[in-house]
Amino acid sequence: MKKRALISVSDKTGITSFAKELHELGFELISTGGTKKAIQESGIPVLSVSDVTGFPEILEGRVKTLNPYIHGGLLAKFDEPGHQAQLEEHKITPIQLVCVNLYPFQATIAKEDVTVEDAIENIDIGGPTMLRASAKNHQYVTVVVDPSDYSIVVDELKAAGEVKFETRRKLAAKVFRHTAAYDSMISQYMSDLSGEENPESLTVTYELKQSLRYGENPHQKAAFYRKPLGSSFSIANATQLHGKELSYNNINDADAAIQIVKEFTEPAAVAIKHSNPCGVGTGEDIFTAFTRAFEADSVSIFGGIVALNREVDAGTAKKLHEIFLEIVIAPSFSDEALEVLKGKKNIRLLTIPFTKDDKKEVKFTSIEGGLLVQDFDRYSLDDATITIPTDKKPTDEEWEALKFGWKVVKHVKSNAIVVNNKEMTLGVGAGQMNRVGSAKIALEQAGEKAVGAVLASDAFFPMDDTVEAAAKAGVTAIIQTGGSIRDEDSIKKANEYGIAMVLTGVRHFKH
Ligand SMILES: NC(=O)c1ncn([C@@H]2O[C@H](COP(=O)(O)O)[C@@H](O)[C@H]2O)c1NC=O
Repeated sequence: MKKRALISVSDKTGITSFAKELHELGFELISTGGTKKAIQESGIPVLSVSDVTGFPEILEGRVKTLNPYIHGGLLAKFDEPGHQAQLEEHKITPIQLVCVNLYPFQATIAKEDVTVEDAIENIDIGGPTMLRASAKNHQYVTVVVDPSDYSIVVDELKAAGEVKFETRRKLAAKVFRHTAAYDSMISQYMSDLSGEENPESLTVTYELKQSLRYGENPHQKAAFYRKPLGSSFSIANATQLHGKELSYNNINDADAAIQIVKEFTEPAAVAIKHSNPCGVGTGEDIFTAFTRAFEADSVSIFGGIVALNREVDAGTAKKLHEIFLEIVIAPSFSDEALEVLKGKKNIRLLTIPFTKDDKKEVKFTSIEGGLLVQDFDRYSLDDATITIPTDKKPTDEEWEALKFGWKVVKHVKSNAIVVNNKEMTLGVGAGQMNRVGSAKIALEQAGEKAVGAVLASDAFFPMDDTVEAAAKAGVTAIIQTGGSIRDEDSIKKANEYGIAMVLTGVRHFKH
């Protein structure tokens, strides 16, 4: 008896040549409306699903293949006498091969002017039902959801007259990944519509962007997945112009650099080492901004990652070229700049679109046995309720510096202290177990330059010791959250030294 193949695809890429091969391999083809038309137009004989079911497509295509003549043919165990008898009794013909891809739900909701009605209409029902049925029955049925697999199926059919069991199982697993991801997109869309905050189960879908050679260390396996329809202003959307493949640590550090450079509208440059900023600079042009980021810590920047928020010009490229950097990220590079930087074989040059992107995304942190989920920390000083409890108030210049410091300290691992002026960091204390420890590191790094500089702390001072250390180093203004039961001690100390202290009321822990 002739074998049957059912073809019903939205994405018709490669479908007519696949259908032709199947026809030549002796399959009888059955198909839904649009697919049948496409196949028929290329001169290949094909039955319509309604010929098989004896029932027309109804409800504007909402019901086409949802029928026992189809699903009986997909779900029967072909070598089970009981199943065989039932197929014969009900005159159901078995289907050995299924090729289905789904209504483009993701592409539909990606459209700016998409309506809910449009989105709902693009939820495929019959397609996933056929895919899941045939994937469940892969012992007997070959199921193809991805056009890039058509050739594997054809090759195996040509070679051995059948598709190997291992291949059928792989294709079935792919189908279940595909339908799970598809449903996950729908569930996210629907949860957003209904404003679900913490759904009882979390279904997310990410697509493979890159297999990585290893993770944080060579003995850890790793891969980089990208959120479909995620933020475009991100490392996940970078274009690599030059250099070796990105590593796990590169991607993580590049993300940290991008998050900081996003804080600035004026020309800014950020240098990252081990996901903390070692230098941040701003200026009237990108050359000046980078020069300051470099001078902020001209030692640690070596082997670092630099993100700049303006096109890299030839002058900046020459300066970047002088040091060993792993990655440079920018909105663009001038031709001359590219020529200069491409002189280094290994430096990775990336561009990303520096356009504001308000897509709501959540941050996942995996722990053994679980997952922590939170919003990204997008809180800015503009949202904060500021108080200035000290006798001295910040001067305009100090204010500028305090705002700069607050933008940076938010992205430094806690306990975080940044010492800076209005255009560059001078010292960064990151990830210490006590706050004064971070302050000492930052102040020591700033050295003489701490005189007249400001200090930012990502959270409140539990004691007045940080104020004291800052004052002794020459700091003239401080920004911190406030909220300690001992705030009064810190305020008193600031007053004693004539320091202005701004309280934001909001902290920026980063763990
Ligand atoms: N409702 C059904 O019975 C049904 N059966 C198949 N489909 C989908 O219809 C699409 C193909 O339609 P056409 O061949 O008419 O272009 C495929 O994406 C397939 O997944 C259906 N549509 C949606 O649910």
